Amino acid sequence: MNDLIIKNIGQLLLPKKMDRPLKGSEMDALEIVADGMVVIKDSKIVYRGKETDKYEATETIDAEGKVVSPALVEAHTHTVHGGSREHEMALKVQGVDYLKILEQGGGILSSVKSTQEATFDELYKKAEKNIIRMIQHGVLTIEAKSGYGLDKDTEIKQLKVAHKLEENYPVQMKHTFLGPHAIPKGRESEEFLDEMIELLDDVKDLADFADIFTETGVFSVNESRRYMEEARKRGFRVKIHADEIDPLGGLGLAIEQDAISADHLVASAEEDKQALKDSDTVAVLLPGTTFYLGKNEYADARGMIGHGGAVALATDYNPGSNVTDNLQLIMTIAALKLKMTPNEIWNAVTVNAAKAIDSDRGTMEVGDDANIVLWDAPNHEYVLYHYGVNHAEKVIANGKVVYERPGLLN
Ligand SMILES: N=CN[C@@H](CCC(=O)O)C(=O)O
Ligand SMILES: [Zn+2]
Repeated sequence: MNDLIIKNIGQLLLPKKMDRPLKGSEMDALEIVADGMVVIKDSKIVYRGKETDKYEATETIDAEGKVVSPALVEAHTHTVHGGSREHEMALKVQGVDYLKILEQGGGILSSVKSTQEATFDELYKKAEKNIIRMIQHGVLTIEAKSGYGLDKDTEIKQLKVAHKLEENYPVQMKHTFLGPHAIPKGRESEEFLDEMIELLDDVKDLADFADIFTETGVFSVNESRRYMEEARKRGFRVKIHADEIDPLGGLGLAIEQDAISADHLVASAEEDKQALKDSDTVAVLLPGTTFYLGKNEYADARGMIGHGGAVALATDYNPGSNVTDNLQLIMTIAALKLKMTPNEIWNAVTVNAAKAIDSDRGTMEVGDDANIVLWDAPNHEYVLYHYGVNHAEKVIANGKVVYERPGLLN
């Protein structure tokens, strides 16, 4: 006997499973089954497709004609950190530049101080709230970065918090060491980078990826290349915060170093965007950050997809440049500001986001773990269209309903 049937699905979204990310025009193809059904047994999908009466199960969910998709994949977060930086919002509104705040010891460096001072339990309790909100918004796979430690103990503390969250919540987490996220005051970049390279050996068992912030006033392209080469020698796949504000050439470096993803890419050079096509590096675009920093120039998603590149979307949840756990909101910003189509957007938050963090999630093939969301929406476009609210009605992790949208109290 099967465990669960989801029947009467108005639209069943089936992103294509491949051994590489979807690229270029492939991103606009999304199989949508009308009158669909999903059957689950022992936490795995045993059938998905047109509704049929061939299956029975001990439990049935009537989707009432709504949308069902794979659970979303969140490919870029800084979810474990101490403190908060709401005071920076006023500075930003007055026109104070993001990198200027950092240069003056605020921004990332202020979160570093709060994270160094926080205990493991304090960090855990704070990040736990984010993880719960992400699950409630339909996300069951989450990448989490360190990078608010800049010293051995705090970086390790951050990574361990993310591992503990993964033990206690029904999420798959991917772990990223981002030691070179900023340069502590009074330190010299090359010498600090050496220290972070040494730390790679200490975090080998705690991190899947090694990441770096390549930006004016932070790490140069040459320094980033040295770090990436050292990380790769030690067996890490690399990631990069590239061309977020200034066009330093981070995307080109990512492709050269076979990075699993290059993230931000607001200011990337035309030739680098064109080169994405011949690589499997996923361009992880974070339009919520552009919005939250109050900028008008967004990443050129159309150009990257047009040139045959692979694009994913993520929140970039962090305490400074984008403070939201709601990936659905990012889907709307991607439609309005990146001009991505609904099909591209759904692929960008499922299969392609999974490829950006080496996850096997983001699809609903027979044999896949049953990580599924029932959306309170009549069609897949509606989720982007009605924005700023949570459309997730039921979230199913490994075949079990782990979140159900509550009704009003009587
Ligand atoms: N840009 C660098 N790092 C983060 C922001 C971190 C922060 O402001 O605390 C990002 O991806 O946007
Ligand atoms: Zn980031």
